[in-house]
Amino acid sequence: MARPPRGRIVRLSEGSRGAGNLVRGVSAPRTHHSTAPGRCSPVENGAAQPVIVAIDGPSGTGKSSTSKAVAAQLGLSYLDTGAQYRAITWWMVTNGIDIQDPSAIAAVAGKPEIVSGTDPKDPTITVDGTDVAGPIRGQDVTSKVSAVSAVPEVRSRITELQRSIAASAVTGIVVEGRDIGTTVLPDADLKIFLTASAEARAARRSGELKGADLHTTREALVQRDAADSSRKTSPLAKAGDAVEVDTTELTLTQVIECVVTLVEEKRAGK
Ligand SMILES: Nc1ncnc2c1ncn2[C@@H]1O[C@H](COP(=O)(O)OP(=O)(O)O)[C@@H](O)[C@H]1O
Ligand SMILES: Nc1ccn([C@H]2C[C@H](O)[C@@H](COP(=O)(O)OP(=O)(O)O)O2)c(=O)n1
Repeated sequence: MARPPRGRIVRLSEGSRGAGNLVRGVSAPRTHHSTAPGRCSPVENGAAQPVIVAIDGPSGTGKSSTSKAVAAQLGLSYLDTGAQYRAITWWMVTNGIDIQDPSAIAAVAGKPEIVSGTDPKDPTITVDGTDVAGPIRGQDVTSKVSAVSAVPEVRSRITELQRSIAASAVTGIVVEGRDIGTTVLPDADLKIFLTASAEARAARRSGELKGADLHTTREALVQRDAADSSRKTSPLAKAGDAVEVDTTELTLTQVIECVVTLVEEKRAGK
């Protein structure tokens, strides 16, 4: 695996710091209590150490795009935990398991072997050796994944897998999902919680789905958020020490720059 680059490290200027940890749609990171936009300035480069970054948030906030780009830029591994929940859901559907029956799901949760490739430039996902990267994005899996991922036996199995992948990442890893900062990796070096308006998220998703109806897409997103946020075990939630970044009015490039800056600031402080 490539070592993290030892190039320029930037940190937020003092003017951008504050007690809060919310970044809104501005061209550079700033905090809740700060009125002036933050500036990035060079600091001394320290020895690169493994860094664990947790990126959580609802669907369409930019977790996957941001995480992949940040990991690629910094020479880190990348893990899409949503793909793992989608993969186990695909296996349940393919094997005729009743999705409405949590005990039926729990009984077979240990059966599929899920393998995630963590190269941010070519992330992969297989179930029992079958490449499922395509099928897991289909409407059928998308509509069932919240029910499957709410089952505690599914979560404990996948959480264990995620922790072992993170522990074996030599240079560090960006892990994205819903409960990474709260449950999977509570000691992560940096926790980011991405948000965006439901309208912006639906517009992004329907763009991806080649003109899918905006209203229907928005309703489906809101419904999935509600299911993911209200489940008993490890719901979608912002960790108390996470930096919240509202991406509604940020370009993807701005979000990536913001997160890279925050990671490098952490690294420089190590
Ligand atoms: N800040 C942004 N502005 C505009 N489009 C974005 C932004 N962030 C992500 N996107 C686009 O929105 C879609 C969903 O992004 P994705 O990273 O898959 O979100 P998530 O992983 O949170 O569901 C993708 O097509 C992506 O290119
Ligand atoms: N850490 C995680 C990641 C995803 N999930 C569940 C809940 C989500 O609705 C599904 C799918 O996640 P995914 O990140 O692929 O969804 P989007 O790409 O954001 O639409 O998986 C979870 O419960 N915990």
